Amino acid sequence: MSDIPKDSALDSTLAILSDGYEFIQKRRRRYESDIFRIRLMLKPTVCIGGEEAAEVFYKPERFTRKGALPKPILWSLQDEGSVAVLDAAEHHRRKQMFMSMMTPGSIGGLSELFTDAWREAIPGWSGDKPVSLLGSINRVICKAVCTWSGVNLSENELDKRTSELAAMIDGAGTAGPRNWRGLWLRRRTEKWARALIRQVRRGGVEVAPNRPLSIIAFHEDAQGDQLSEEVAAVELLNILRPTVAIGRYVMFAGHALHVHEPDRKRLLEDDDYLTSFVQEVRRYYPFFPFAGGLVREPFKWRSHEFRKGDLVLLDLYGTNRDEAIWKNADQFNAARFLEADITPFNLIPQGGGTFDINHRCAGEWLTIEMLKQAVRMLVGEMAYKVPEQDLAIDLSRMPAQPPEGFLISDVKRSARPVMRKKSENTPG
Ligand code: HEM
Repeated sequence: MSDIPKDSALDSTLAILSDGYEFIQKRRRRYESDIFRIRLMLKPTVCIGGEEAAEVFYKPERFTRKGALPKPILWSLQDEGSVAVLDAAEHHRRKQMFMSMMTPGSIGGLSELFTDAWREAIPGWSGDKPVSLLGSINRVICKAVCTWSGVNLSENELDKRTSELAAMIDGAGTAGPRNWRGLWLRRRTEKWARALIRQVRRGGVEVAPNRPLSIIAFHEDAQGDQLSEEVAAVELLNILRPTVAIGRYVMFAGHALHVHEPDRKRLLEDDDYLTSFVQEVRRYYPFFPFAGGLVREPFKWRSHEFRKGDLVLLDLYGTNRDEAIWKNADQFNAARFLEADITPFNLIPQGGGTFDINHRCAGEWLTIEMLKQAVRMLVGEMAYKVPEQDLAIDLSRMPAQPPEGFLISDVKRSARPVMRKKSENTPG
């Protein structure tokens, strides 16, 4: 038997939809406990949060992601057969494939493509009407990441792929029409990605061997077999889709520049301050509310016996906003990370633990680097106004955003190009 608090609701599924990102955090505060029980779609579920909970959750091989997330979310985000649902040796081998794409040189190459595509796009944002930063930047990132991956797209295809990938991200946190639209478009994108893998394997399309498309198409498992066409397509989308999702952080960076007024000059001149600002954007703004896992090996924590197959949700958002870890956790502080220490378990918007043997996000270094470059562009290479609009971020909408994706107007290119400096957050 366990004596951890139990949520009074018969089933918490509706409460998750209404409390959104704050669901676990609110109850951790209410019960003064980093662990409590709920029923999720009638299934007994344990919610945990905080730094120690993250360490428990990311103990190697303790949890599997397979079967942990409801199907519609899995289909639009994680994908069956993908690295996210593999365990142990199979997972490590596939994860290595992803991490091999994340060298400083490779990330730097993507950042340069991103900058070029952004510069090219600025004149198109300068009409009379305000433009949504989120909507505009998605296309820029999609163009950059496709080129980087070895995928050639016509302008027309670029529009199609951008809207498909953005719809998958937008539909991930809901069970309603946004989710169905994402799933419907996903079928189209998967078909396209499978055809691409097929062409590359047959030699119909030439791709340099160090490009993600080629790395994925020719990756071999421990038995020396290539990935099935379906799984290879899914892994290609596992690069393209989350990179486009960085657009949401770019939108939040724009929001933070406007609302929290960091020292703009210092952002351009002091790389440590820029890194701190970007880390604070990742800590403060909502992205994924929680990570889910099913227990593989029974264990005990805080007097609770976790049995094989139990569903556990780790509070990602609430851990990033945890007062026990972060002073004035609910305030945005651009300089916070000039002082604060980052451990593998306290700043977890993209998961925790280590990259190679845990499920921590493969694209975290890339996200940080692109976000730094985005801030350099917003502050150093663009002049724009922020028109009257609703800037509130509704935490019951998943994924959360200001309603119009952060509108900007009177956009102009400003004179001074801002060069990327080598990041301290990339490996090597
Ligand atoms: C946009 C910002 C991003 C956020 C907020 C984010 C968040 C996450 C989270 C929460 C996980 C799951 C952690 C877990 O299950 O414990 C994850 C996994 C993953 N992410 Fe990201 N991610 C982002 C960007 C990226 C990028 C840019 C890439 C690739 C280019 C990427 C590729 C992956 C992959 C392959 C996994 C599965 C890793 C594994 O299972 O070992 N993500 N991400």
